[in-house]
Amino acid sequence: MIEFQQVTKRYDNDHTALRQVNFDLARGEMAFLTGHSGAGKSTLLKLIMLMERPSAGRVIVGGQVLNTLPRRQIPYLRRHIGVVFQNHQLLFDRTVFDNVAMPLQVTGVPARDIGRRVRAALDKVGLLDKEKMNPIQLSGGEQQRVGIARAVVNKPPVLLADEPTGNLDPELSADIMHLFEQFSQVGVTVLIASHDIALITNMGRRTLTLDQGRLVAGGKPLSVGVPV
Ligand SMILES: Nc1ncnc2c1ncn2[C@@H]1O[C@H](COP(=O)(O)OP(=O)(O)OP(=O)(O)O)[C@@H](O)[C@H]1O
Repeated sequence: MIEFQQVTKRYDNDHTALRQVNFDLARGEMAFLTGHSGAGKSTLLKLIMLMERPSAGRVIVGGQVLNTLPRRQIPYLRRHIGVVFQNHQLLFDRTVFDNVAMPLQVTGVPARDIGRRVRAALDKVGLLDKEKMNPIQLSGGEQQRVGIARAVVNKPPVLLADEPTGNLDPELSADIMHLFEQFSQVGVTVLIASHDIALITNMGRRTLTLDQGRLVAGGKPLSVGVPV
């Protein structure tokens, strides 16, 4: 579902943020992306969202080679990729319902479908009873759940998260991870950038590790077979 073939990203200031990165994430796979600060994690996510283009190599999402995707098709691609941020970027002058409805409104989903779809997303994250509240009235963990509901309301096949548990305590972080697991179980490909080594270790998932822009571990899927 997400494939990097020999991907290098050099920024305009000549800084090389990614070097010949190769990996392939299957449909429904859930993986972590880790590495020191400045290792290139956010750059890798930006290439998947087409916020940046590779300097060399190919990025393929859902069978589509992104390198040559015309600019006018970028909004269409982004509809297929849900993104969760550390600071969740919610609007505090709107209700929970309105925050989750936003991606549907901008893509022109008919008003009669919006209510049903927003409530389905809020139900998945356990916040059905909070739709009329303002995000400011919610705890940090609940706010992050609103961010996740907003990311999945379009039913994207790919879900990216950049430090989604950065501000949460270990218990809430584990809850958020279980939510991501549930999405992967229904076929969503989930890639989570995180510094939280304890959390990543606990989850026991495939982990892509970047070091100075090089993928030094996790490029190959975890072997699930019996060791020989
Ligand atoms: N737009 C840009 N122009 C020039 N250099 C950039 C740009 N964006 C990122 N970089 C550089 O590329 C390198 C990788 O940055 P990136 O944000 O991908 O790292 P990261 O692993 O996500 O770091 P962190 O964990 O601190 O968020 C860093 O040295 C950064 O300074």
